[in-house]
Amino acid sequence: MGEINNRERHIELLRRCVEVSVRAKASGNHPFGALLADADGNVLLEQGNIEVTEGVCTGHAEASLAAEASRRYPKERLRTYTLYTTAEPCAMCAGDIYWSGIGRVVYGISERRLAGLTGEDKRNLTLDLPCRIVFGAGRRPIEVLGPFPEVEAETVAVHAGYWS
Ligand SMILES: O=c1cc[nH]c(=O)[nH]1
Repeated sequence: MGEINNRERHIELLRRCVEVSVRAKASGNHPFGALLADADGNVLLEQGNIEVTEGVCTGHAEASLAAEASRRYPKERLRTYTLYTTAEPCAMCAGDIYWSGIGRVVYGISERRLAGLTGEDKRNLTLDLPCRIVFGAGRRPIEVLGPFPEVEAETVAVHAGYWS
């Protein structure tokens, strides 16, 4: 019981996010995946990017997950939950996570690393603003863990040949 602080479990859940990102890409969306876990590390929700199939510019995996989480759970509960994601949340998603009440974020690769993959591709003109800066401007703490070098290769592999 209690908040999981086990690096191996974080890595397992980040790998599961990679699987979600593979499915998002296969469904025609951008290759990003996220999930919500409770304080014991049980997976409650999974969410891939839905920008293309839903035709919504804000359909990032993390923003969509934060919205669904807030529909389902009260803020007091979300403070004990963790959002896992393949890539560090952008400034928009960090804002959504902040407002949702989610207490912790664990990510695989940094926004900077992602920017190196997406380059000038107009489908993902990355906002160069670390999520810790966004959260740091808020009025409640959000713990952030990442990047995780252990999952970098497999996270990046899903982006291979995708961005121009
Ligand atoms: O982290 C990110 C970046 C772009 N799109 C997503 O769905 N997630």
